[in-house]
Amino acid sequence: MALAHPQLTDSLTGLLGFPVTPFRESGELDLPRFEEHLTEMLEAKPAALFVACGTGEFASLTLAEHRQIVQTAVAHVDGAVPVLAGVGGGTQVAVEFTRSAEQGGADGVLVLPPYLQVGPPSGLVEHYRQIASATSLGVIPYQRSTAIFTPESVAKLAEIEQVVAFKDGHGDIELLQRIRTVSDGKLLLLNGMPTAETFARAYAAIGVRAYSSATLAFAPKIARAFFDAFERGDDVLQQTLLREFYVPLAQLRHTTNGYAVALVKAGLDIQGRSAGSVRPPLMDASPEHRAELATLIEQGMAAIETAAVA
Ligand SMILES: O=CCCC(=O)C(=O)O
Repeated sequence: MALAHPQLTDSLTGLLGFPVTPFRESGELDLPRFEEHLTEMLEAKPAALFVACGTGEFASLTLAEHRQIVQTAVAHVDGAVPVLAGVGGGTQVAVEFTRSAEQGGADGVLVLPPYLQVGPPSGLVEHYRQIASATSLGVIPYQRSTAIFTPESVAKLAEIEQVVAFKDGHGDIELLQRIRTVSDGKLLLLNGMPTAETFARAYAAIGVRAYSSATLAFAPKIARAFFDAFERGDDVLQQTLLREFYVPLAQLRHTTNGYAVALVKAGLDIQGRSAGSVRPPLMDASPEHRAELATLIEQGMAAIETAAVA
């Protein structure tokens, strides 16, 4: 039974985890590896897990694969934390994925931007309204790429009962402040930037503290250490981890389209926890970028160990 919306919203106030979707060499889903991956992530105590989202390569999954991922995650996590599923595409496709996620036992859905088409603000609101009306699950619109909202549109989203939060992957702080003001704080806002930790302090300045951590999927100890430092106001450790790990990771991510996901899988593979390759149009990280990432992970872990003995 899916979480009631207030319970779901209450859980979205911490470190949010985004598992990858493991594939075998044959290209098929690797569900046993997916379960191991979920266990590894749960050890870092995320507030919720968002499966089959951007990091989970939603856009390359069939409806049947998506359903398997959701059902496997719901069964494996077994209520330890809420499990939300990425959905998306055009309105009718997103409705199909949403209904399937609900039938698979998800507690909510993160709605990725509509595929390819960009309409007027009223059309964007109608897109999410039709998805929300097809489910009783909590719905979280995700602002990025083809889904950039006006503050007035978000205020309209806030009036839709199933809409429980708003995830921002666009990074315009002034727009987010306007959204927060116009929606009168009625909607929980989430920092959903690709390397969210580099934005954590800026978003906190406008009252947005919960964030999605892609790092939690491949370097959970670093992700947990940064979040705990952020929560207790430990600027020294935050700055150290930004310098030694997160800022160079963001710079590495900007070198190649698709690295927001490919580097996560590379990070897992480097550490002997491979989840296979990414699916096209993404490509795996290059050998030199893998080496750079390995160095960053070592630096991040060293920074944590140094802080622990200080
Ligand atoms: O925080 C960034 C990565 C997680 C995410 O937003 C996604 O996988 O869609």
